[in-house]
Amino acid sequence: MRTAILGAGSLGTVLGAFIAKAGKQVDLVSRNAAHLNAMKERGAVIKGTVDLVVPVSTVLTPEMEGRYDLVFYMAKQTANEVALKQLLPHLSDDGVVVTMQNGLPELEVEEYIGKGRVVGCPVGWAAVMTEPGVSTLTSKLDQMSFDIGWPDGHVDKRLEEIKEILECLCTTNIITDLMEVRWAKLLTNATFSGMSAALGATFGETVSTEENLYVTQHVANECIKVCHASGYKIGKIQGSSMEDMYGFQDEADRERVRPMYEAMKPVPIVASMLTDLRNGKKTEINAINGVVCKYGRQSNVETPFNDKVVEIVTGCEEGKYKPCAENIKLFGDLIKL
Ligand SMILES: NC(=O)C1=CN([C@@H]2O[C@H](COP(=O)(O)OP(=O)(O)OC[C@H]3O[C@@H](n4cnc5c(N)ncnc54)[C@H](OP(=O)(O)O)[C@@H]3O)[C@@H](O)[C@H]2O)C=CC1
Ligand SMILES: CC(C)(CO)C(=O)C(=O)O
Repeated sequence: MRTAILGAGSLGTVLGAFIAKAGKQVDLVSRNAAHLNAMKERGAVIKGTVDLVVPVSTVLTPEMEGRYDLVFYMAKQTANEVALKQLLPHLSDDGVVVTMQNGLPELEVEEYIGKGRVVGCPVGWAAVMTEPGVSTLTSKLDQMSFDIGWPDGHVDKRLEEIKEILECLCTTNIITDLMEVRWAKLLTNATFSGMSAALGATFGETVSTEENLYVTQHVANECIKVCHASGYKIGKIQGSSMEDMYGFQDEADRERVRPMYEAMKPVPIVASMLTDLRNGKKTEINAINGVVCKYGRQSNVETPFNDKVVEIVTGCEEGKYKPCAENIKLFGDLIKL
């Protein structure tokens, strides 16, 4: 099975290094020539919770040759149009693309690749590319996992084959409720990553003042309402119901879930969207909070808090705002304390 990782950056370099270390064929494909050249010279360097240097096979996207049977797709969602059009001639007739991005990427990727060819894989770990050729893994290997599933929930031999390769890195679960898991992860990304990017904040700081907490809670609650109105359910993450943790009915009920949000206070991580803003890059905001707004419009659920998060983060991309704590004031009259 000829395999590629398309968009081998922070996450993809880690996965590629572990597949190569297990002695299996994999090409690490990227548009980032400096990153690929560094890996050609000294191998993929993985730091952080592990310390590894692994020789890997690298390919610049326009130089892809032949056809792949399996492609782990790890470019940001902002790259979809370009990357997937580049990939299509290099995917074998029964080739499969595994979407490992945040958001709800399967439906959009199917538009380019075709229905029945896209397996979803929400990623339960984190990494950051710290210099060309180097990815720093911030999660511990024994706490990491992949979930893989077809959007329609069927289980087949293909999933077993993909699981065997992903297990070169970490535990991989075959799931039959992909969209529920996707919405559960979208809920945490829209809430804490969206607010982290809008406020230039750590996840902990998104709930550190009464105003921040109020807005963060309403971003989450809108996502839950939109999910239901769109005919989906919110699944569990590591055994916990995200909906029970974060959903509320009214102001009194909002107090009931306060401790679940406040449990985030010590968490020092920042959203990858905030890192993108700090590096002057476009973010995946339209694929995260923007997706909540889009599904909200389709199902007649108003999403003023998520709309505002999208507006602020887009404003930061355009230089109109800076990601900073004062942006909480931009929520204006939405905050009713
Ligand atoms: N990083 C994390 O901890 C987590 C990330 N995710 C999700 O996983 C996905 C990938 O994230 P991450 O690894 O951080 O992203 P990165 O930006 O680090 O890696 C993506 C790589 O794809 C490259 N790329 C862009 N366009 C193309 C193209 N046309 N062809 C080939 N390569 C291309 C980029 O090049 P260039 O460097 O030039 O931009 C970059 O090196 C995102 O959807 C993210 O939300 C999910 C969980 C955790
Ligand atoms: C949860 C986190 C921070 C892991 O990197 C993430 O998925 C993101 O913000 O993109």
